[in-house]
Amino acid sequence: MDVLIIGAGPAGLAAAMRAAILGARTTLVTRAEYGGMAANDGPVPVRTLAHAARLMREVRQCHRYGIETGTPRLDYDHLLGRVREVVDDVREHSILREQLEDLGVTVREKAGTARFLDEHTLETESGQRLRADRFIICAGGISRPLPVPGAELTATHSDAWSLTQVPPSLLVVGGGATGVQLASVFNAFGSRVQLFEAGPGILRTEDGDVAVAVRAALREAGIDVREGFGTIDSFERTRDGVRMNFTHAGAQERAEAALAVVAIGWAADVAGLNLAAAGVETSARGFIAVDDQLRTSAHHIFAAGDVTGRRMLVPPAMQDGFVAATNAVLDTHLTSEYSVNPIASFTDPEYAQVGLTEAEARETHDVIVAMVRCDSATRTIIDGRTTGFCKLVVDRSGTVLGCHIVGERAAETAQAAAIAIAARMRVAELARVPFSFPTYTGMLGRAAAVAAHQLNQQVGWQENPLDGA
Ligand SMILES: Cc1cc2nc3c(=O)[nH]c(=O)nc-3n(C[C@H](O)[C@H](O)[C@H](O)COP(=O)(O)OP(=O)(O)OC[C@H]3O[C@@H](n4cnc5c(N)ncnc54)[C@H](O)[C@@H]3O)c2cc1C
Ligand SMILES: NC(=O)c1ccc[n+]([C@@H]2O[C@H](COP(=O)([O-])OP(=O)(O)OC[C@H]3O[C@@H](n4cnc5c(N)ncnc54)[C@H](O)[C@@H]3O)[C@@H](O)[C@H]2O)c1
Repeated sequence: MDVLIIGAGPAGLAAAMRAAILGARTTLVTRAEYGGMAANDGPVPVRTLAHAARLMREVRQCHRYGIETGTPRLDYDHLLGRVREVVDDVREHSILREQLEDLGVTVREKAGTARFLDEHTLETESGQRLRADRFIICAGGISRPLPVPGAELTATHSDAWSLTQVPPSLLVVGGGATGVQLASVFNAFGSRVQLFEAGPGILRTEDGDVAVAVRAALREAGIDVREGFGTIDSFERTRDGVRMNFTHAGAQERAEAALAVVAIGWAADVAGLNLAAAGVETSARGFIAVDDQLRTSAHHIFAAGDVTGRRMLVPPAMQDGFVAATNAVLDTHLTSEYSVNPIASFTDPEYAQVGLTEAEARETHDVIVAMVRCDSATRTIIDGRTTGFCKLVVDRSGTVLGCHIVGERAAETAQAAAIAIAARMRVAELARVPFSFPTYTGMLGRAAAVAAHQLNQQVGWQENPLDGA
């Protein structure tokens, strides 16, 4: 059987690997560089910028520990060189290239945009015609454009790679994961940042306490966070950059900056695919419509990852790729469900989540909540990182439902909570896990002990821990 996969991001790589392991003759075709948006334009390069921002934070607090360094100065051009180095290294070493080639997958990169000619034929922009029995569309997404006059004067996160210097001022539109990360990173680099969120609050998919704490930290760091700011009317060019005209409570207002970046969400990258020729339908939101087995409206064509608009993250994209390839090659009926889905974001402070938010949990469960604050834990005090908390949401029966963290190393601590939730551990069992002292993850053990105590459950010596964190 010939299987053709469109898009070499996480979904496409996982699908190609699975199809080849199952014995299909597998071709992976992608527009530009191998690795997709994830490796070339999303988490990997953005995380590299975030690491630079973290290093600047570290340098700024050196004096508290008796180390004199002076004010850190960023050479943005040099940083972009480091970003390119990291991206190349990741592409070459950490995203399955060698394994795919060993399995005999044909990788056609830099092929330009591929489009369907009919149900079984694809043509690439570079002029190759490829036929297959089964297709898996893993084309990912693009930044959703703002439908207002002057939108062409705005940038997206991708434009960060072509800036020659840090903009002195930045206007970020959209307070989701992308917008908040850009605001935090460029603020650390010295830009004067205004963050505009149209909804009532930033980070609407996070636990309420997380959104409140991150908002407070961003403001404390000097970012002007405007929530429920109204509606954007237009953008226009100014002598030094761009002006955003908007209406708020019936009044005209405006904001100016050297650069405006739009991060108002993600749309499917399907415009060039000529889906109609293959009989593939899209949903009202413009994503490829799939059933829970990732089959599209065309029986022999599957879709996986961001292009389906389900969970737009790397691990679910890879899971989707695996499921779609299995069903495509073996005609099985595996479903792709994301039961435990840890998510983290690399702002200052970091935030992370796994499982249900408190509000979600209260809709269906009788819950208790335990919170340990970073200013009351030993490791965070040692490191001078006392902003934030670790919060556990627990069903009264003792089942851990969710964990929400703000603060240093939040992403790693959430990972330990994810293991507990995936293993269906009771909160008292989690509290009995020995955590080394003093660690960031120890805060999770302590929150578990607090929760177990509220539920009158015995946890042994950890019950009244000196600290454990
Ligand atoms: C700024 C940012 C930061 C993020 N940070 C994180 C994070 O920290 N953790 C996390 O889990 N997720 C993160 N995400 C989300 C994550 O990057 C995506 O969920 C993931 O990349 C989706 O993988 P994918 O394989 O579906 O698509 P992509 O990675 O988008 O890959 C799709 C590929 O298909 C190619 N393609 C599209 N159309 C065609 C065509 N017609 N012909 C040929 N090729 C085509 C594209 O060029 C692209 O290379 C972030 C996203 C952004 C924007
Ligand atoms: N884990 C990570 O670190 C990470 C980072 C970036 C993106 N991602 C993933 O990528 C996807 C896209 O993220 P995103 O942040 O681009 O989108 P998003 O949909 O998560 O957030 C967009 C935000 O923009 C706001 N908005 C919409 N229209 C607006 C307007 N006209 N003016 C001002 N604000 C407006 C929305 O209310 C929302 O808060 C998400 O699903 C996310 O999971 C993850």
